[in-house]
Amino acid sequence: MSIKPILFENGILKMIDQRLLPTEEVWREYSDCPSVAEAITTMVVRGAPAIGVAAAFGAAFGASHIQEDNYADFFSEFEKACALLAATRPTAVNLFWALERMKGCAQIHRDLPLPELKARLFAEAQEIAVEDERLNRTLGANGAPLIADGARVLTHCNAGALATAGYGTALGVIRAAVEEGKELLVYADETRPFLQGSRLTAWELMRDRIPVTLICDNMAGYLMSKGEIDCVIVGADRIAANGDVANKIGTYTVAVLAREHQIPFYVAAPLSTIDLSIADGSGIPIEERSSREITHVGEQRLAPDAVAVRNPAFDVTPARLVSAIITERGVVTGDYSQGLKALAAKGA
Ligand SMILES: CSC[C@@H](O)[C@@H](O)C(=O)COP(=O)(O)O
Repeated sequence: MSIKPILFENGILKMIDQRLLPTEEVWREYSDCPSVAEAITTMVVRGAPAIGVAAAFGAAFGASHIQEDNYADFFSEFEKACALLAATRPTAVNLFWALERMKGCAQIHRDLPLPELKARLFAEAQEIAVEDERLNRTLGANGAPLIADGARVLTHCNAGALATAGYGTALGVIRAAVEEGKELLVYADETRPFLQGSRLTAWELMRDRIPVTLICDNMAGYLMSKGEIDCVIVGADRIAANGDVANKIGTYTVAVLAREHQIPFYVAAPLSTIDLSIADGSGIPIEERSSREITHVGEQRLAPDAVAVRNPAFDVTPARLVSAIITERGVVTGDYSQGLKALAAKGA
């Protein structure tokens, strides 16, 4: 069984500290909004859908701490809690999607007594988590036919169970193909600088006994040129209306290499990652993170003191390089503008 990185038990949110994997498995406990916001900022929890789930619980905690006698101010206080969570990480749209859903839930139940309204918000956060894993399984089943038996599959970053409420998106497709009886070999890019590939993807695939081989990011082109990669599958943090895909820095490089070697490049993501309000990738906000992620590993310095550093955490892969977008409502190829709109309309 794939890991569930976010648990809600007896009113406490428990999250595995992803910064410490693979060497330590430490579960942290949360019961207030600011500490959940900090956990998202500092990457205790990361991965677009998982960030959304954590934020939903953060919002519910925010509401739960608003005083009973403060009913008139409830909605403005709740807005403040949501704004704190919204300021944590800018790129993954699932964060904003989850917060909008929590605000919608509060509005729908606005006439309930405050204790009941607060309980509804926790129920909604739990529903978002349960739904995320369920959709990942559907998405996985939709994508599995694209992966041939015996395929050698390259993935970048971690779009696995750890990045979601469970099962994963890109790794969900891989899991579904393996559950169908296919024998696969996954190549995991180490994914500098935060090393989600080596620390997280390698860890969770080994835990589930799915064959995985770790490579440095700059080795993908060599393996492709040798005919050792059959397809690429990655997740996404935000997909624009035209199918441009923001994902972990280095994804664009892999997509360009895949096109050069005529290897299919697949993106797996739930509908909550698609942002039809943004026309194309140029409008997607790209998070810039601390230079220390590049200049240091732990306390060990890897670069000269005070060297100038850029650390964009995401890049945008143009839709023309994407062979298919795999979602829980189906697989889109070709004209993404039409296809994504049609998928969104299916659920309306
Ligand atoms: C299913 S997760 C998809 C993406 O969120 C994932 O590929 C990614 O880029 C994660 O970035 P991170 O910075 O670790 O949150």
